[in-house]
Amino acid sequence: MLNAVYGALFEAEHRSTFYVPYWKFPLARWLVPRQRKFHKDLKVINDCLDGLIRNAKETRQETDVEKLQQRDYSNLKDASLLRFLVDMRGDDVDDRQLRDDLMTMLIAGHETTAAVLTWAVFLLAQNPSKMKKAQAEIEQVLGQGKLTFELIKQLKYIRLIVVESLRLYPQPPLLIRRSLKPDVLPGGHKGDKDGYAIPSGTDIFVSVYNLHRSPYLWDNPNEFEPERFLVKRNNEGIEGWSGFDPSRSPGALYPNEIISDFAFLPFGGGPRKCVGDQFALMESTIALTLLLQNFDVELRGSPEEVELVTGATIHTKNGLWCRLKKRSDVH
Ligand code: HEM
Repeated sequence: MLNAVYGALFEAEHRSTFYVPYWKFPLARWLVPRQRKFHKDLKVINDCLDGLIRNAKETRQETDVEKLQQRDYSNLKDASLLRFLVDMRGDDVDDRQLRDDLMTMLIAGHETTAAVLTWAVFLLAQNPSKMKKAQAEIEQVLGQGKLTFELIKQLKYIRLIVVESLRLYPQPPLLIRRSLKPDVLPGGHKGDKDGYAIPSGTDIFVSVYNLHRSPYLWDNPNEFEPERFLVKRNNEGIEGWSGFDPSRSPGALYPNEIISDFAFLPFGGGPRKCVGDQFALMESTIALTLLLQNFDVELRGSPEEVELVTGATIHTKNGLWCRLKKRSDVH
């Protein structure tokens, strides 16, 4: 299943960067090997999701949203999102719609978060002092206890590690837009004073990876420095950028595009911004906290051996092989 999801992601990237949409030709799905593989992958994903939907529908307990929100999810055998959707929507939603929603969650929500955690571990393993600092915070806030929302608010350093990992390895590394009408993009710093004319129908790739590592916007851009997000940074002659200022979004648990005036865009911005951003950040914070609470992590090889590949997200070529040591001093 996971291989099929990766296959679908690779195909999404291929289609967004290829010049001619040859896959639209009727015979392409049978004649072109990579299209044959894509349709095979899609079938694996669809079959799996259809099975889950069938199962959830057979055990449906239809109710209204209010009652669903009051359910005791900690004692529910199946507390999945699918269970929620099926019980809430009853018969008014067809299987295709449910499958599409699940596919969105799987592609948009699963691989992205998994990649963030992978790179957070990769970065921490190379910075043992920062791993120790994170573990000290966990011990102080949590000890051996369980995480609650109130405690997440106190895990300041862990939250910064998550966003710093997203800065260095944004998922996806590119945002894609297509202009619906002719427009002129601003020239920006050191760009053309007259801006850039964009004909209608142009595909535009915004390289979030480059933006997040731009020396104009970040000090030591390639270094892993979670603390950087605490420091205000003024616009030092960077035309059109009003700097980094945490006070712009008071109460935000995580730095965002408003605080950074769009220099930090891990979830996009504007009307098409990620709908799962807060959920994903919280989920990543919890997963990382539990890992560091229980284990010390070391890379098994050298960092250089961990090769990057992209397929909508940035992931490792052959996995991230680590040595985990149970933290017996804590437990
Ligand atoms: C760390 C994890 C995640 C990252 C880095 C991430 C990042 C993004 C980005 C960059 C976009 C595109 C924004 C654009 O094109 O401007 C996006 C869109 C989206 N994301 Fe996420 N995402 C994450 C987790 C999730 C989760 C957990 C969900 C669902 C629960 C989710 C659901 C969506 C959806 C539905 C869209 C499309 C929104 C639209 O086009 O209107 N994402 N995400």
